[in-house]
Amino acid sequence: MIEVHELTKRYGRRRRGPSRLAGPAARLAVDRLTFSVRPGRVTGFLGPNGAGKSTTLRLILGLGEPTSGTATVGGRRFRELPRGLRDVGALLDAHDVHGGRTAEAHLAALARTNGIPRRRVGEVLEEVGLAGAAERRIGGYSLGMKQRLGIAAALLGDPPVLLFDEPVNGLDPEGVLWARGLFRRLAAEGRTVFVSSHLMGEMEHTADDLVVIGRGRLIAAESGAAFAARGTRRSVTVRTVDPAASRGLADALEAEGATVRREAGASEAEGATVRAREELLRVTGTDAERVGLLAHRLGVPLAELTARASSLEEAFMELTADSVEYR
Ligand SMILES: Nc1ncnc2c1ncn2[C@@H]1O[C@H](COP(=O)(O)OP(=O)(O)OP(=O)(O)O)[C@@H](O)[C@H]1O
Repeated sequence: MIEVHELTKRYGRRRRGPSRLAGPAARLAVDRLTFSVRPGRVTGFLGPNGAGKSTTLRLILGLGEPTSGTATVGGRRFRELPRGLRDVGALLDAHDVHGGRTAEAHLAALARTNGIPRRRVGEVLEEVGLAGAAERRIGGYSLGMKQRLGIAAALLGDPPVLLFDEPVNGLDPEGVLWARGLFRRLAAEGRTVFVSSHLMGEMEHTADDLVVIGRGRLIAAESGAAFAARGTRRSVTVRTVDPAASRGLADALEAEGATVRREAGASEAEGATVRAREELLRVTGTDAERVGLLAHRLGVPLAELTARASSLEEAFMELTADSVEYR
C-alpha cells in the first residue's frame, strides 16, 4: 500500500517584499495531498499538465524532500526500504538512461547494484519485447523502445509495488494495448500498480481506481465509476408519445430547475425509432427516478426513460477545468 498524507512540495523561495533581488516566486507543486493506493488494483494518477503528478511520484520514491507531509510504501519511507528495486520498481523518465550502453548492460548494472539475480535481465527484456534489441545501444532506441526499457527496469526486481510516470507516451497502438495488459496482469498478481497520465482516455479501460489532482490539490480518489458519477453531464432521455403531454412534462421539469432540450433523431434505446407524434427530450439537472415520478403524476405516457452517465472523459474535463493552466 502506498500512503500519501498531507504531502506538500514548494519549489523556489518565498518572495519577500517588492525587492528586485528577491528570488523567483515560490511554486506550490503539491498541496496537502492525501490518498492511498491499494494492492491488487491498477490505480490511475491523473491531472492536467503541471498538476504535480511527477513531483508526487518523485516524493514517494524519496527523490527530493517534501516541504511537509509524508509518503510511505508499506508503512515506511522509501529510503527506509531495505531492498531497493526489489521493494518498489519505477519508471520515471524514459530518457534518463546512458545512451552509450546497451539495454542489456544497463539492466545488468541495475541488477548488480540492487542484488538482483542476473537471469532477471533476460527475463524482463523478453517480457517487454526487447530481447531482439538487447545488444543495441540505447542511444539509437525510439521513444517507444525507451519506454519499454524503462518498464523492464521497473520489473527487474520483481517488486510488489510499481510506479509508472506516463508510461504509454511514445508507444504505438499495439504498444499501448500491450502496456495495458501488462498493468492489469501485474495487479491481478496482487501488486500495487500506480500509473500516471494526463489523458483520461488512456486510463479508462485500465484503471480500477483513480487519483485525480489539479494544481497540486486532490480532486478525487475513488473508483472510476464513482468519479464518472460526479460529472454533471448525466442526462435522462425521455420519449413521449403525445406532444401536448410532452410539453406539460417539460414545463414541470423546468419549473423544478432541470434543463430540457427537444431532440430530433434516434432514441438511446437500441433499435428504437422515434415515430410520428413522438417526442424525444434530453433532460439534465435531475435523475430518471424524478422524471418518471413527475410523468406518472401528470399522467404522461412514456415510451422510453433512459439514464446516461457522464463518460469518465467528460467528468475529468469538467472536474479539472479550473485547474488547467496551459491552454
Ligand atoms: N525542480 C523544479 N523546480 C521548480 N519547479 C518545478 C520543478 N519540478 C516541477 N516544478 C513545477 O511544479 C509543478 C508540477 O510539475 P509536475 O512535473 O509535478 O507536474 P505533472 O503533473 O507531472 O505535469 P505533466 O503532465 O506536464 O508531466 C509545475 O508547475 C512545474 O513547473
